Amino acid sequence: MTHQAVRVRGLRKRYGAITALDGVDLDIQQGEVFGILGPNGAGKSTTVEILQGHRDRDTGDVNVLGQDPGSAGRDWRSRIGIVWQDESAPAELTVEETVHHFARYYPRPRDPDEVIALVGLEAKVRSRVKALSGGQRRRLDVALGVIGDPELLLLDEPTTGFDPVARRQFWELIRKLAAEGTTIVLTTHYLEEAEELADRLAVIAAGRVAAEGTPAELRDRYGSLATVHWTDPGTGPCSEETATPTRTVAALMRRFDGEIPGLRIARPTLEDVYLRLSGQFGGTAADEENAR
Ligand SMILES: Nc1ncnc2c1ncn2[C@@H]1O[C@H](COP(=O)(O)OP(=O)(O)OP(=O)(O)O)[C@@H](O)[C@H]1O
Repeated sequence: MTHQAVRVRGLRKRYGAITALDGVDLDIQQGEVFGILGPNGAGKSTTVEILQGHRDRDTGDVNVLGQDPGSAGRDWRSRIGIVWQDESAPAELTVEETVHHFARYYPRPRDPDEVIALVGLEAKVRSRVKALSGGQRRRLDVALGVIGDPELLLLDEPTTGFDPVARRQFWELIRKLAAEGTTIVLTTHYLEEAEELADRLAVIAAGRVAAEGTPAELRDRYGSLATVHWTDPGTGPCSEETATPTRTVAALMRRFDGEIPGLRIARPTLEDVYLRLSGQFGGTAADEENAR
């Protein structure tokens, strides 16, 4: 039986004149990897900070692991892992000292040496935090996020600044944690990352959930048609947008009587969906209000 890890209804938050969240609803099941996508200023960080209990909301119901983050106590906090957008580790300590030190804050921490291995920092155990590269520091941030053996891990743009190899290694780490049953909520600007990792995702735009579902559902619901490309020996490159690409290819086969020159079928990507939704809904809720 699955239980709900996060339930949000009608969440609203203003910063002075700026409406950051304008009625967000979210349902995240235990054990799920849930991605939050959206353009700059859409309200992703504000949402995550409210789920973490680090930001007050104006109105709305928020339930995270059975409690309201606004009033939950230490026990609840020890069940949540947070990977901050800004580095949180003290610069003068070594990697080993830092992870061991943070483990003491939790009632039932994971083994610090195992966690160092999990994030791939074994070779750096004796390096001072200040001597780590950006990507290595981020791994340390993840280590500190999981050292308390959290049921729910909240990550705000975890791979910003990673090189492509580090990003793939980080994805492996997230998959490992997910396989262990950790519920994971992450915000990201990388559509490929959302597609790779997320069981379900929400696109937030202008302080509202513009769309929600599995990556495949979103592609089906909001994606454009498939495009069949081929090269006509007389006229050159041709393309046709169609909901029935197989039929188009069958017609081309009859026409060319054999191999179709330059045949390529492009399916809608999550990027198409994202661009369509964020174009449709704009950036912040305040932008929307100004535009009205
Ligand atoms: N502390 C703050 N004070 C005033 N306005 C804020 C504050 N934090 C966020 N905002 C505003 O609220 C809106 C939502 O910001 P938020 O950081 O939640 O967006 P985001 O989706 O995480 O953006 P990004 O992708 O750029 O990180 C923005 O218009 C932002 O300028």
